[in-house]
Amino acid sequence: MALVAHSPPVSADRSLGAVVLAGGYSRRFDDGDKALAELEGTPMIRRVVDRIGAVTDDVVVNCRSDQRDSVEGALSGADATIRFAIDPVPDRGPVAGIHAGLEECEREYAAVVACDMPFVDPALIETLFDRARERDGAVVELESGWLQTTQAVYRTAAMARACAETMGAEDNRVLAALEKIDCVTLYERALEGIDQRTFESIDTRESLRAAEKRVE
Ligand SMILES: Nc1nc2c(ncn2[C@@H]2O[C@H](COP(=O)(O)OP(=O)(O)OP(=O)(O)O)[C@@H](O)[C@H]2O)c(=O)[nH]1
Repeated sequence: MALVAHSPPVSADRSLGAVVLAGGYSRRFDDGDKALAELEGTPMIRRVVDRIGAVTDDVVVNCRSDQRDSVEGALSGADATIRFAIDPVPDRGPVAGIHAGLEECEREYAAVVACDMPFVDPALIETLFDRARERDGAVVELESGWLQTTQAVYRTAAMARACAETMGAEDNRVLAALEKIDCVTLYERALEGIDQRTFESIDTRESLRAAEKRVE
């Protein structure tokens, strides 16, 4: 059965918050923090926060302490209320970032989105949220077979607990945390009405240049 995404109204449901992940070192991005890299004049993290702002007014940004001032500057004037979750220990991987962000999130569910996905479609977040209700989360399996764990919706407490357990384990991938929760899988090929670019992640200067050609 095809999933039809509806045009999202500003969410009146106060059980959804968001965590935007920005604590990585952007090692593939040559020189500079990709969160702050401008796509047609707007920092990527600002694009993510503004898009997420269509479905929640409560956004937690996870980053390292040395990023805080610059990220805060990039987000100044955003409509959503922004709170920061600073990594207690940097460079412990995305699971640690998700954990820090979820610990700061005050809503029952959280959309977790990487800062390098400037085309994230709020309609997809609404669809994921609908499907995550009564479960611990909803993720999309991409056509490549990869589970897209950093554009997903999780039940905040359950995923925070799973991340805490995973951080200390030998297998500390986000996928390992996912195995510890009751998560529903949606299939990319069955999504309808979603911006095709939603899962595009801009990891390199080259992909940033390519994306610039596609910004409306
Ligand atoms: N807090 C935290 N977040 C991380 C860490 N590593 C990656 N992330 C975040 O997880 C998301 C996906 O990671 P990547 O796309 O690999 O980002 P990255 O690690 O900055 O980039 P590369 O160094 O080029 O791999 C991004 O939003 C990152 O900010 C980490 O060690 N700590």
